[in-house]
Formats: sequence, C-alpha cells, structure tokens
Amino acid sequence: MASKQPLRTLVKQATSAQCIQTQSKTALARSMATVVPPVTQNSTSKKGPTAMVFMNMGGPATTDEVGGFLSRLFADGDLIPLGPLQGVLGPLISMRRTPKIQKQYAGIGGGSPIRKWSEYQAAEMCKILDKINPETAPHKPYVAFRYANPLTEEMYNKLLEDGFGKGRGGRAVAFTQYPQYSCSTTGSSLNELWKWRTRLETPQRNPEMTPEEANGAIEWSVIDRWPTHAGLIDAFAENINKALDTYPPEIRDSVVLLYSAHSLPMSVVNRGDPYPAEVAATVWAVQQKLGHRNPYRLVWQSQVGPSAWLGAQTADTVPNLIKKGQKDIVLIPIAFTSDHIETLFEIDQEVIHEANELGAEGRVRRAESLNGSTTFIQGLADLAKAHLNSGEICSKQMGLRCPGCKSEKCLEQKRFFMGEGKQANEAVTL
Ligand SMILES: C=CC1=C(C)c2cc3[nH]c(cc4nc(cc5[nH]c(cc1n2)c(C)c5CCC(=O)O)C(CCC(=O)O)=C4C)c(C)c3C=C
Ligand code: FES
Ligand SMILES: [Fe+2]
Repeated sequence: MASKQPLRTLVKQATSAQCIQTQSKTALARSMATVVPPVTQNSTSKKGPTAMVFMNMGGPATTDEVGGFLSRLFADGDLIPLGPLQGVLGPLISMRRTPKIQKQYAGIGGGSPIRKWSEYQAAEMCKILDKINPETAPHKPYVAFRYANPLTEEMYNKLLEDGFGKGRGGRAVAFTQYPQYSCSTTGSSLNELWKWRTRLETPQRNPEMTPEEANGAIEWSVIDRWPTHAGLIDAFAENINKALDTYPPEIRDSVVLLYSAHSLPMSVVNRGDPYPAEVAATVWAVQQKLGHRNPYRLVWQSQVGPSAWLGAQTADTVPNLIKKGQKDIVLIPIAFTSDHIETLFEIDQEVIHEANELGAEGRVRRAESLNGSTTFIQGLADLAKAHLNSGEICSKQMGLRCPGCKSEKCLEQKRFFMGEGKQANEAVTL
C-alpha cells in the first residue's frame, strides 16, 4: 500500500490553529482528510501552483494507434475482466478486433478527437480558474488517458519534471472527465493513477527515492463524479434546445428526446456499479432544466461481445420508435463530454443512417457534444473552484465499494484516496 506519510502531514496541518482560521470548519468536521497548501508553500498565503489532471479513457489519434489502444483496453481487468487468461485472451481479442475498429476510425476522419477536446477543455478551464480562484493559481492543465497517449505514466513523469513532488510537494487534482462514476471507467483510471503514484513516489517501491522526497510527494485530491453539476446540465440543455430549434415550432414539443449512454455488462450492473443511477440522475436534471416539455427515454449503446448488457439498446430503440410512427427524435450522448467514435460513427453513421432508410428522412438528429461549449467549460471551472476550496479529498461515495466488489485493487486505491479520512469518518465502509 502507498505510504500515508504525506496524508498524515496534511491532517496535522489541517487541524492546526492557523489552518482552522483559513478553512471552513464545516469542511474540517466533515472530513479530517482536509487538503492544505503544498508542503513547500505552507508558510505563505499562496497555495499554487495546482495541477489539474483531466482523466479519461482516450482514443487513438490515428488509425495506426488503434492496435495499441485496443490492446491496453483488453488488458484492463477493471474494464474487461478475463480472469487468469487476461494476458493471453486480451491480445488475441484486440488483434482480431483491430481491422474492424480501424475502419470505423478511418470513417470519422482517421482518429478520435478526444485528445484535442480534452487538451482544449483543460487549458481553457485553467485560464478561467486563474481568474476566479487566484489563491490556488497558477493552474496547470494535464491530461491522463487510460488507453491512449498521453498515458497516466507519461502525465505523472511530466508532473515530476514540472516541479511537483520529489520533496517539493505541490497539489494535484485528479478530475475525472466521466461525469458519472463507473468502476470500469473512473475507477479504472484511479487504479492506474494510484499504481503510478505507488511506483514513482513511494520509497518502498522506488529505492531511488529518499524519505525526504517521499515526504514531499504530490498531494492528490479527486473530483470523482459530477452527474448533476449545474454547468453540465446547463450545457446539455443548451445543446438540446439548439437541436429542438431545428424542428418546426408546431411539432417541437412532441420530438422524443433519446438520451444515450454507453452501456454496461449486466455483471457490472449487478455488482452494484453506481453508473446507471448517476446517468439517470443527469437525465432527470436535464429534463427538469428543460421543463419536461418533451417525452424522453434513457437508452444504452455500444455493447461489445455476447454477454448480457444493460438495455434498451439505442440501435434497437430508434427503429422501434420509427416503426411505431415516431419519426422526430433527438439523440443526446449523455455520458461523454466530447465527440468520439460512438457519436461520430455509431450514432451519426449507423443509427441515423438506418433511421433515414426506414423513412425518417432527416427527422432523427443528434444534439451536439459538449466539445468547446463555453457554458460547459465555465461549469468545469466552477466545479474545480468549489472542490479546491472545499477541503475535500474526494466524495463520500468513494468510501463505499460496490456490494459485489472483490477487487483488492479497488480496496487499496480507495484506502489511498480516502487517506486518513477513512478512520475519522464513520460512514466509510471499505
Ligand atoms: C461512460 C463511458 C463509457 C463506459 C461506461 C464504458 C464502459 C465499457 N466499455 C467497454 C468496452 C469498450 N469500449 C470501447 C470504446 C469506448 N468506450 C467509451 C466509453 C465508455 N465505455 C468510449 C468513449 C469509447 C471510444 C473511444 C474513442 O476513441 O472514441 C471499446 C473499443 C471499441 C470497440 O472495440 O468497440 C471497447 C471494447 C466495456 C466492456 C465497458 C464496461 C465494462
Ligand atoms: S468494482 Fe466497484 S468498488 Fe470495486
Ligand atoms: Fe467503452
């Protein structure tokens, strides 16, 4: 397990009289694991620099990167558990799947736009944060992908090169770009982050590191979910309204809104994964923002392989509605914050193409992804500001494992991110 020394230092500092004056007492009472300024800077009032690390799955930027992307994806037991045969089956499945998926990426312009959008969103958010939260400025943007470049290891080494950690302390926020938490997505990214933290910053694992360096390790906190954050909901509502405005006013309120999220295998749902409930929370909040003017459903897309997945499937729902006479439909990708293969290929080229062939002739449309939405990026900055000033290391939900979880990795990762707060907080059940 990772060294707890830095977190112990934090708790001591957080409970010192000086700290209590500058931080909310409620936040302290809520969690003893309160984050305070980086070790090297606690004698001044300024708490920056702060690294803002956007975590996501990533996507292949070119068709040549598809093989590597899929091999990492199928090697990830948190996403696709293949048991003791993972090391053999993973490479086999990814090799067999590569040509098909390469064709899909070729069909959307040769690569995934996730990196472009993630880097843009992170940089723009940091510019806003520098203005609205000068106490923790400068905010430095980083991107850490789980299956594509820049990988978590690359990001971590960059952090160290840029002056964080290695005896110098410094604060970093792991900001998941999946608004809704799944152990297969955000959970997997946090497991990876914890792995590299342990390899690069823990003296027991890293013989080159002195105890001083370890004591000045990076202080991490996590924004682990934000399914109903106002900025997210406003941005979705804005893009849905833009799509609805393209329909004639007399039919606008009867257009069906189909919120579409990446599905999960039923084995993950039945383990107690929080994602389906959190996706539904986003949908409900957006519907409320829109005033429930339109009928809607939440449907699920992109299932892979022969096992049972959560439905109804997007690809079945659209033809079924059209056959029932409902041709005016807006599809809304609700669990991802930028375009990717599943919007640009699966929805635009497969689902909408089939709808047109079934006679819907341009009446099935898609709301734009959040991409460069200024409402969304302002929302990210507001959310980050609230987190930076809250003193929280992570949400309360991080302290509760899935009822069916048997993963030691989850346990260790949660212990690390909950830190000392775990012992001070009775609601935590690891
Ligand atoms: C919230 C988003 C996502 C969840 C939840 C999710 C779960 C999940 N995914 C797989 C398997 C695959 N996913 C693949 C691609 C892919 N997945 C997401 C998002 C979520 N996945 C995105 C955005 C992408 C595409 C990235 C891009 O480049 O645009 C793939 C690879 C493509 C393919 O082979 O079809 C697989 C495989 C599982 C098993 C799972 C839940 C356990
Ligand atoms: S699978 Fe959800 S906490 Fe481990
Ligand atoms: Fe996926």
